[in-house]
Amino acid sequence: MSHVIHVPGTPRAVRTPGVIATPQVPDLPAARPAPPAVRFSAVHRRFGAVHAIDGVDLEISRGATVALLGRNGAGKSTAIALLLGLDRPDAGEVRLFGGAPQDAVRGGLVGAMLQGGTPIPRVTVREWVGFVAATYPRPMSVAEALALAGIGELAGRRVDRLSGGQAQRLRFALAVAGNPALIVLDEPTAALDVEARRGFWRSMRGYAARGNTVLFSTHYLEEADENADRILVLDRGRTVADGSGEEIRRAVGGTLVSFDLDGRGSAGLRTLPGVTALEVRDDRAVLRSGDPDATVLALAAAGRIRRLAVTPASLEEAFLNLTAHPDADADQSPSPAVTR
Ligand SMILES: Nc1ncnc2c1ncn2[C@@H]1O[C@H](COP(=O)(O)OP(=O)(O)OP(=O)(O)O)[C@@H](O)[C@H]1O
Repeated sequence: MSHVIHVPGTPRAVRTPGVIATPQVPDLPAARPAPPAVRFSAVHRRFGAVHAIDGVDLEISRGATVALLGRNGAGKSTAIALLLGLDRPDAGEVRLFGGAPQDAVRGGLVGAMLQGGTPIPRVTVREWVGFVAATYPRPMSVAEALALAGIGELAGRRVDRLSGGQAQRLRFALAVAGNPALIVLDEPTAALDVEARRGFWRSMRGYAARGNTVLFSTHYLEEADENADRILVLDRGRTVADGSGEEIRRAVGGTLVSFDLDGRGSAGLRTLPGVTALEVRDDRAVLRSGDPDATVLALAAAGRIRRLAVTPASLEEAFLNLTAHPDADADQSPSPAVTR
């Protein structure tokens, strides 16, 4: 099937019972830190006039769970194809675990769940997962992969008799069956209902909790926020934000300072320190502020603190700020970047 990356593994080590080899430890130079799971260095990929990936530099450390967020056409699938070695950059370099993506895939370090794919009829879930696992050098057991995906009870079911949610869980089981150190999931919850999504993310977190690296793309901001410890926002092939959901919200969406007006009106609030926008809802003012400490101090000095609440703007507001293009035909100058 097309949506799971699996490669013939190297032969498993043959062990001779009763013989314990003493490893010869060569004199090695001082240990260097292990290379990151993923590194993009000045990567470009063009399709005709479209600059799908426009100079992306990025590093993902081992064990991180990273969400790739962007509008349609932002470059997410292209980035994933480059990362998996399915496509090559026009300029720049992509490395997985310090080597070429193809080598990492061949070495069984990478599992992927891409979009689409049609199940082979008449094969059972157990058979298919077993088949894929056997192509990796260090697979987990079929039972373990099914348990991790939450489909242990479906082991004997034909793969063409699964519901949409079950089929997606099977794809996840196939992606992890080889016990790869990195899994790449391209919009893994598209078309799943709320309950199926929740189950899916439980499985993903179980896999990440073993110290593995996870990269997933999504259109759902809440999913990125809830399930990733880092969010990369791509826009027109460029990284325009890189941080935790909280960091991105604060840096781009600002902070909302709200309080009751108590009938005193909103005159003068718009010009308080840090305030960039003012909205009045019923008898309550909501100030958007780039410097909430200064805004709150000014409110206190004016004796305006009534049921005060200070909350970060939503990730959605931050995302819209980052990827808004008032004039889509204008030059491709980047939005203000948020980087760690
Ligand atoms: N093989 C290709 N030939 C021509 N243009 C392409 C090709 N692949 C991608 N593109 C273009 O590159 C840009 C980035 O596409 P990509 O599929 O990477 O975006 P995306 O963020 O994954 O979008 P979506 O969320 O819709 O899946 C788009 O303008 C797309 O039309």
